[in-house]
Amino acid sequence: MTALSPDTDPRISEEQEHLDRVYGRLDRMRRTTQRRLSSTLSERGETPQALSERESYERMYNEDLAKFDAAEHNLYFGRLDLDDGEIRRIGRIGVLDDGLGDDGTHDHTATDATLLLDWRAPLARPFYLATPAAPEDVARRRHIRTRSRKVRGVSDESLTAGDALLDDFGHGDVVNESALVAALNAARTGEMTDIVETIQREQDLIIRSTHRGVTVIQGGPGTGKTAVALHRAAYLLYTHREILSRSGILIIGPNDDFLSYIGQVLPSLGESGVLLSTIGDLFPGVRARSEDARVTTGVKGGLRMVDVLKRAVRAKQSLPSRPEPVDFDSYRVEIDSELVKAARAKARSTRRAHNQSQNAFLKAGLAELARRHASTIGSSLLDGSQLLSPADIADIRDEMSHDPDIRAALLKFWPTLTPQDMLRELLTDERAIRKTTPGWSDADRAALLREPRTYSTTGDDFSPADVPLLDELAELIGYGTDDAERAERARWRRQLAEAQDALDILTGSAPQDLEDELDPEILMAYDLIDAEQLASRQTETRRATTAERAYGDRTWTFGHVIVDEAQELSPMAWRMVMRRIPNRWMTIIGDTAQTSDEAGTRSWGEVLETYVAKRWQFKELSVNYRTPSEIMTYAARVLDEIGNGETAPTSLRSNGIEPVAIAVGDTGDAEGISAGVLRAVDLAEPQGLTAVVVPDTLVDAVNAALDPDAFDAKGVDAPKVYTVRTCKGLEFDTTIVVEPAAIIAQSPRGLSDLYVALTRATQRLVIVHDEALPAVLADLPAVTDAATPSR
Ligand SMILES: Nc1ncnc2c1ncn2[C@@H]1O[C@H](COP(=O)(O)OP(=O)(O)OP(=O)(O)O)[C@@H](O)[C@H]1O
Repeated sequence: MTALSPDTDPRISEEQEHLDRVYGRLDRMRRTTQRRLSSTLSERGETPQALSERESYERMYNEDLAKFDAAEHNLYFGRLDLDDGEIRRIGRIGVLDDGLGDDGTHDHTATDATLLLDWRAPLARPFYLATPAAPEDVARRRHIRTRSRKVRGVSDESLTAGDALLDDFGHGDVVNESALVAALNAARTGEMTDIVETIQREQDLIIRSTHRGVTVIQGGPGTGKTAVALHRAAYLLYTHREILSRSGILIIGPNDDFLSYIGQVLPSLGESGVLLSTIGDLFPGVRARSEDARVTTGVKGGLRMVDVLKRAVRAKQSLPSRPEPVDFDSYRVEIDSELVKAARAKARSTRRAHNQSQNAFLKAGLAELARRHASTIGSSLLDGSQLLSPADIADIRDEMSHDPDIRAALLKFWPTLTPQDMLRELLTDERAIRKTTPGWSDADRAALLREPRTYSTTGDDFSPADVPLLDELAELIGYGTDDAERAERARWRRQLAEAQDALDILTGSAPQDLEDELDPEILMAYDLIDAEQLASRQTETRRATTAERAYGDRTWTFGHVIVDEAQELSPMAWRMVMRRIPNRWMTIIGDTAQTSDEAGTRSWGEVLETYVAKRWQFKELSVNYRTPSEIMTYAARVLDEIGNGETAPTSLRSNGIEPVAIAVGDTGDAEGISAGVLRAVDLAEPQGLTAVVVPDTLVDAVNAALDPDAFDAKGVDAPKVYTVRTCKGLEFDTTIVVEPAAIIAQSPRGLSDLYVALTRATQRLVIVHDEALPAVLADLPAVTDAATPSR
């Protein structure tokens, strides 16, 4: 690897020349697109077709402009010189040469058709894969650092030296090493950045996997799972643009902080057609913000809830305890149990969802009511025979069907339901809970019961664990879009399910680690469930983007779904997610050693077998890019205690900063802890982005006791306080973990919680404690008042 100063390095001027040409072309593309957009906006045609064409052009031009803007920084970052002399230049987007000079005249020296290869193009791949041991015909890889359209540095790796050449890490398979080191050591800003310049081999293999079923990516903390998932989304959008721009990609993350942390990565890669959501936001019209006790989350997440909700819906299909009189046409008719029972049987036999079978119920009820009424008013006094014709009886039925009192009286026994009202009613009614939970323990029932809460139209009285229940109810009730569209979707889902079955049979005996090279029969079945067909059924009726339309439609089915921190999903949440992705083309990312949720998973097989049998592949990431080895040593001990057989990922770096512990003495209160946190902050220099991770019970107290003025006086931002739940997936320069013993004690999955908390730091870890340290951390160097941290 070589690097000269910018002034003396002739490679810089060579690359600058190329960079100028690429930016020249980018500017021309931008201007052309802007011109086209302006002329589209000024067009007059008002026919529906003209409007819709205009809207789609407008959207396309706007997307292109956003892409050009996103590519502006670090547009060109890599170059490959192949053994045969071919040169490939790699950047954030592909740029073709138009043969024009800056002044718009033809530049005849422009000979290359491709100025820049998109990093996702197959020809760019050796940039990420080539190593001295497996050079892939690459003689030299060049990394180009740019800022504000200027080349600031160039570094080369020769790949011709064979196995003997090891990188500084001694791994031999680290690619783009200098850029990687810079990225890993950079101070964190609170927003994740893309890694296109430094994607590593094991990551690239996952990002570009051609597998069309479920891919599970398991890896310890900091192994780049989230980064890989986001770059996979960008790769899939590039490779399957046609399909996925219409059906969209859904990315599910654990909480809002996490989603805003990762929110800029895809836009910075020029991709906008992705919906980011938490489980709590996945039901249109509901923003679940209430918090459940852990035990409640566990109970609500269990599959037993499916039957509870079925029973709750059936309980709404009730029978009158005594005949209900209704006035009709100056007569009195009666709705009795027998009549309702028969109508109910008819409605249930349709096997449709509750609201959809209401018509069948009404029709059967009215027919019987009309028949009975006819026999009262139309019976011969002589022999009791019916004097009214069938047409007369049909008229009575018709009249009854328009009578609001009769309709209301019948519909009391088959009311129109909404998931929100039903769930609120159920969870606040002790009797209803008891009736729908036969065989349950009193403790589990008590966990379901909640106090009536004031609720708003945004549904923020619901908790994230309620959302899969709402979704389940919506299925049972038949709630979401209009009938015709629903019928079409249901038909399509059935077809997909059949294709799925066929696949399961075909691949039933295949090993779990299914290879991408599937046999032709299986590929045919894949064709059948191709997302393109699915997407074509999702009509574009409105101007909104795919992500916006998908967000507002509960029955939207995506082309690809990515679930991050997937170990946290409960079985009920998986049912909801699977409804959004009938083609089962998914990327599932997680670490079962980091599971905190009571209903979360410890085994991917258990979760997936129900939905895809053995048709899923498992990939592992093994290198920790975040946590230095000094911290990982302690985290690995916690992992051993968890004892799930996982081995800790290998830290790529060590930084010489040992984790330390601050005992706050026996003050025993939150203020003592806060004083300890202040001292911990003092230790960190430079402080950088700092987080304080506390047990759930200490959040308010530590928040209240952290005096912003005290930090102001030190000229640093007050650190943000997190629980384990809210710091999931995030990272900080410094992490201060408070009361590890209490974190372990607060949940049956407390050790996993501690593992998560310890592995958030990129530089420094400080433990603040009043209680005794858990055995695995007992030998942490203690900081006394006078001591400074070892560096
Ligand atoms: N190839 C890479 N080049 C540069 N940075 C990388 C690379 N891979 C991962 N990183 C960085 O390492 C850090 C950890 O990555 P990420 O958050 O994706 O890990 P994770 O496996 O999802 O962790 P966790 O399970 O703890 O949430 C991030 O800052 C990410 O940008």
